[in-house]
Amino acid sequence: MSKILIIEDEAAIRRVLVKILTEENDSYQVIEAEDGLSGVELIKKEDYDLVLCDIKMPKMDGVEVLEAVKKIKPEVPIVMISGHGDLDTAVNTMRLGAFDYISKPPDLNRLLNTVRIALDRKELVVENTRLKKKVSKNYEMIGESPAISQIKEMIEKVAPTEARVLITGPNGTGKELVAHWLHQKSDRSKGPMIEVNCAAIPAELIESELFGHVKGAFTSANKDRAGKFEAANGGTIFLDEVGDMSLSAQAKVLRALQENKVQRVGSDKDIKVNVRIVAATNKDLKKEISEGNFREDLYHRLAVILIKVPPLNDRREDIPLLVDYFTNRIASEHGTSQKKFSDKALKLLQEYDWTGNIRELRNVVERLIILGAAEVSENDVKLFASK
Ligand SMILES: Nc1ncnc2c1ncn2[C@@H]1O[C@H](COP(=O)(O)OP(=O)(O)OP(=O)(O)O)[C@@H](O)[C@H]1O
Repeated sequence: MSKILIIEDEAAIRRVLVKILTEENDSYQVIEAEDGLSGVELIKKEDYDLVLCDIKMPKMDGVEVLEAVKKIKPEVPIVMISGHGDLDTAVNTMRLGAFDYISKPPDLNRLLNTVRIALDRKELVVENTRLKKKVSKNYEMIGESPAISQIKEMIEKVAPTEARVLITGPNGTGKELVAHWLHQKSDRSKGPMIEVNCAAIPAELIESELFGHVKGAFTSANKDRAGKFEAANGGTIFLDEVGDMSLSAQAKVLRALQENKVQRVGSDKDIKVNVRIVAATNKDLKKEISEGNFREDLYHRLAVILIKVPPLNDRREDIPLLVDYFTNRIASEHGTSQKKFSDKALKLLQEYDWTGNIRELRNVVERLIILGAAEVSENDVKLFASK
């Protein structure tokens, strides 16, 4: 069902519009307002999928309605209806954010087409906002400890630059989260963020994964395939567990960094790429360099900015906030009501040895929610939180 509001002072035009729209599609629910003021009042109270709005009206004209709606519900598309003599105004309303305009008397095809396109676009905008909310909800960075605050500040400063960033820290401390925000807060956020877990890909496949291959480059290469660098063009590539990459892949990554070019495996044709690299590792890369497992020149290229994510043990003050956050999320995932943790239970969790891992804290919270009492007690923590 699409709710369409017509704001028009001329009853005859309203009648025509209602007739055209309702006859066109059963799922159009058409509501009428006879002046701008009552139209805006309706929009404040109800959600509409589309507004058709006359320009010349007493009390509040169409341009004023448009400006008001852009402030209160910017996602609602507005199609202006222009009469003789206000065509220029109609064209100008597009600059103020009107979706389109139609002229009086309304041309049937043009009207229906515009309505259809505007409704489709509205659906897309809403879906997009919903997805974005969902994604950023998954990526919330909880914590007010000096360590996390410093990381957040660093992200704000570094993200909008093109600088390469190396994120280090133990497993499950939030390195991927940092990488996500570096991308989101950069000018590249409209482009793709492509993640490659270098530890999860067998050494003999990593080059083809990163740079692609041409047909026949190796036995199973039965067609040309683009690699992750090409896929990340215009965006960010996140090389997770970069310390686990083979030396030969490292050499190729270095070249991609130096020359902004890649070659698919089996081809000598250069492909230009415009990619920002963010890398992460839980390894001590300096040690890997001294042992000959990691190229020093690559290290210096990757670690223009270094962000160290500290283990949870070094920011215990964030634990109650994290427990609260996970409790909320788990309750909504399970569709159950939210449990509380007693102060003593929280204190005990704060004293645990977390070896750095936030993922583990989440699992423990989930276990306690399932197994613990209505208010999770210190005793529940003693019984169920042990690893
Ligand atoms: N500050 C935080 N606030 C909320 N959730 C967090 C925070 N840090 C990490 N998490 C969550 O903990 C989990 C592990 O984080 P993430 O995957 O970013 O860690 P990682 O260091 O990249 O891990 P790995 O080294 O294993 O790849 C994720 O579900 C993430 O959303």
